[in-house]
Amino acid sequence: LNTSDANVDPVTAQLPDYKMRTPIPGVLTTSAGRPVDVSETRTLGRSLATNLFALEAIKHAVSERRPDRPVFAKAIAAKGVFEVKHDVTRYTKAKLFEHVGKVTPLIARFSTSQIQKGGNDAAPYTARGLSMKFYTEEGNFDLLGFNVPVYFYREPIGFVELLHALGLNPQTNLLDISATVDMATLSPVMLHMLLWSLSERGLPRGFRRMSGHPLHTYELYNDKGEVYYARFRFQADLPYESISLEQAAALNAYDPDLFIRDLYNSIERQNYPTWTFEMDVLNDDLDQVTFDPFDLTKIWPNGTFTTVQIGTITLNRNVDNAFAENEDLALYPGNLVPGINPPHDQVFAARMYAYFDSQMNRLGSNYNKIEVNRPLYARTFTRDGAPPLRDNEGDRVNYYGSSFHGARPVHDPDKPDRVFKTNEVEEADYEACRRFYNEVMATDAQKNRLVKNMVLTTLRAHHSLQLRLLELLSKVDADFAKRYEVTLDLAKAKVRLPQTVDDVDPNRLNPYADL
Ligand code: HEM
Repeated sequence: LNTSDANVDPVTAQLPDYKMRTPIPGVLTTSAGRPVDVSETRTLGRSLATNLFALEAIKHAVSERRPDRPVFAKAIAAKGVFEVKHDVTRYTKAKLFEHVGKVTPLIARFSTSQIQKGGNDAAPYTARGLSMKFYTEEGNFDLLGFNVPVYFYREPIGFVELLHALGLNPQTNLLDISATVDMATLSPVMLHMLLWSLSERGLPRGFRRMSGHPLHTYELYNDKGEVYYARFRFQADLPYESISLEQAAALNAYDPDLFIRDLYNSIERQNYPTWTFEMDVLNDDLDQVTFDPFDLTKIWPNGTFTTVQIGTITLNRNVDNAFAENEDLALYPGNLVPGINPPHDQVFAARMYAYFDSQMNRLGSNYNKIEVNRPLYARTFTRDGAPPLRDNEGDRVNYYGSSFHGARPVHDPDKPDRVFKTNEVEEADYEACRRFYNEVMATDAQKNRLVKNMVLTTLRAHHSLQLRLLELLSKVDADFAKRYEVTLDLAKAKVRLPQTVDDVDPNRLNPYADL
């Protein structure tokens, strides 16, 4: 830092620091490299038509946006390394885990789901993402994680319904709690994930304390062709801490970007955040388990798996350019490496398409040739199309199966080829919520906080929707339903949420103060 003022953080010092590191400014040029004359930097009284600097500047400025990701648009990316600390070669032959001490470079992206750019980092009940792209010698390995260990649904069409119900209302253009509660109460399978999100587990005290759960059950195999089923996890090494909705509201009011600022500043100050990369491995083979191990709306029952530590992830560098390394980053669940097969569930299958289309749409057909997405090695037959083309695979033959030394596939004799049928059980959805309420939210304080968050979140919803939620909760647990009902009645009696700015009492900003 080039300042001793305690309020100037690395975020605000970025430009002065750049100046210190770069004593001589470069020569300004057009995009084609011609030096720009100082007379071209202002246009009044001069012809605009022949001023390439001005034309280019304006033309470019209005074309500087790519479409946002449909979800998780607001984010920060940071770079780092993964180091293997434990021998896991008995589970997978992936070279990334080949030996203790092996180091693989990576990029991570921390994101907030329903929140658009400019929104609040500490927004309540939204999912948060923690995803990693490992640049391995066998290609990029991408794991996209949630901050909670369960997902909304097993049926992939649920994505579309959720995207709209949790997104902006078509007329008001605002997030709409009526649609959210409607959707949630019509789909009991979603309740489990919502309880996690509304509890203290849903709102972490910043990204550095947040863990990432890629959720799906991956099929691992070793160099003897033996198969294991595993769920990966990025477990934050800082102990988990949460913030309340009231604290979040206060933090958001003075800095909507506090989580992003926190991560950036910590890395600049060399206070590098770390995560333990670990996995839960299923103890029995699939024909012996009595539950659906691929169901990503549930956590696996205790005693059915063994937690295996793999290594440590350290984030030690901020990106140099947010557009090139965060906006242009394409994390794709299908990017797996030999030794790790795709999960056998329908949501994963849908994701294979969805991300592909989204990234084609956002970044163009050659998005894997953009620097941040480029694997260490690639030989493909996918040529031409929108830039970046790089060398467009040069003069190499451009079709598979040629006689001219075109790139050839490998044969992996260890790779299993299993086919599955998975069952769906509805009562299991309530059982999962029951366990969450009684075992994860073990203390009275945790239960009360969860219920209070649910009440505050659903307070604006129509009474019929609140009743539907109540009915759903009563199928989970009578005590849970009772607490919700009592707290909701209390809130209705005591809380008046402002409908216009005129309703806000400047001396009493927190409408929940009496609850
Ligand atoms: C049918 C199910 C799903 C669909 C259709 C879907 C679709 C998408 C799409 C289109 C994107 C934007 C991709 C891009 O443009 O780069 C995205 C991002 C993301 N999704 Fe999903 N998704 C699904 C399920 C999941 C699940 C189960 C998880 C958690 C394990 C998840 C976690 C994420 C995360 C963390 C991101 C942000 C990635 C980033 O930082 O760039 N999604 N999803």
